[in-house]
Amino acid sequence: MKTVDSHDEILGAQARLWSCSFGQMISMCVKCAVQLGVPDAIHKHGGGGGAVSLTALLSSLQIPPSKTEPFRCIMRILTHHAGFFNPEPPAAGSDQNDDDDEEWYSLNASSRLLLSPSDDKAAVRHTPSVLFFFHPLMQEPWAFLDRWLRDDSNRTPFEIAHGTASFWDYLKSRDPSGELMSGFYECMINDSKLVGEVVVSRCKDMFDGVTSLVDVGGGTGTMAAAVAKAFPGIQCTVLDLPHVVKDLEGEGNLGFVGGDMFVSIPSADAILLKWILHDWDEENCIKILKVCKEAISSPKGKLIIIDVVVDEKRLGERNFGEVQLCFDLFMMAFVNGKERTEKQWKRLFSAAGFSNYKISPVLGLRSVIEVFP
Ligand SMILES: C[S@@+](CC[C@H](N)C(=O)[O-])C[C@H]1O[C@@H](n2cnc3c(N)ncnc32)[C@H](O)[C@@H]1O
Ligand SMILES: COc1cc(-c2oc3cc(O)cc(O)c3c(=O)c2O)cc(OC)c1OC
Repeated sequence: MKTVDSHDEILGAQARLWSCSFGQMISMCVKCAVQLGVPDAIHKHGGGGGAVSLTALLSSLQIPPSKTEPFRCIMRILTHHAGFFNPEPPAAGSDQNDDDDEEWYSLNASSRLLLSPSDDKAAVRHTPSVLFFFHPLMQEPWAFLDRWLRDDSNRTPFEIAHGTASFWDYLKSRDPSGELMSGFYECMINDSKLVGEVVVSRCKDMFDGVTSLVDVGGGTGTMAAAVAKAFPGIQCTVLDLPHVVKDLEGEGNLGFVGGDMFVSIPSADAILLKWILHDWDEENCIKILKVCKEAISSPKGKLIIIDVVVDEKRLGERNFGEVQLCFDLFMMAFVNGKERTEKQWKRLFSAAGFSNYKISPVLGLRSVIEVFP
């Protein structure tokens, strides 16, 4: 067995170690760009092709001359390493582009997600998710991974860090300002805007013959509202914990009900579970799935799950594989949940008495899973 590595192998290993150690620095640069409003400034001042020079950006953000170099450094990391901005200058021949030393930045799909919430209610923004993710209450649990692994109980790092019963209990009764609760539901709303649009356009057939749908754990109703709008013939109900839906009012074919999905779910042709089962361990998932099965009113009814299906073969892939692995740990660390492979999903469905399922990988790193009684 080889015990000595070559100098090149050690130098490569050292670079990998540094790259991992610097991961947090890169995410802090993303947070800083959001806090400074860099994407908004590029959006506002971008000339031809949407490009803004470093000089114009410094002036628009009122960064003092003494901080030109640190700001340039952060912009370079975000552009060349993290891929948040495109480095292209304006088109050749443009009178904006006569300084060869100038650096230029334009928005791309990733940085457009980081624009401030807009008047256009349909616009998808991840700005609140970034700020929520970096909230100290969400960051502190990561310092407890070693304590968590040595602790022979089912307490999560979130519970160890904050000495509370669960993430859901914290949102309900340990968050007096409501800051964590509103940050969390803003994340869910923004995600559901995108997922709602994709599902109603790519999965139309899935709603054929469906006259009623309950979105279980549907939060503040963004996903159900997308279904209700696209399919006026479907009566949509959002079931969530009473404190989540207490001030929400339905309209037309959309309604809200407070309740507990472990106890009872209103009957419907289709039951939707978006980003629910990855919050729970096997025992709790089987409980939820059994209550869902009871609630499906017609033999032709179905359960629609929107969640990750981990593909073991793609785990090494940048973005999808890597993000699936990180979400797996994230769910374990915050809510005692996990992301599942197809084999693990299949086991859950059969333990809860479902007969068949169909996976459609139409949502990036997540899938739509139809499950039949
Ligand atoms: C990760 S969020 C998903 C929200 C929404 N489905 C979405 O994807 O935007 C999980 C949701 O489950 C709800 N929830 C947690 N425990 C519940 C329970 N026992 N009964 C009903 N809803 C519950 C939470 O309040 C929260 O809205
Ligand atoms: C890391 O970036 C994001 C995180 C979340 C997110 O999603 C969750 C989903 C759950 O089922 C339970 C949870 O506790 C959470 C979170 O705490 C949480 O932060 C959501 C995002 O956008 C919708 C994120 O941005 C990409």
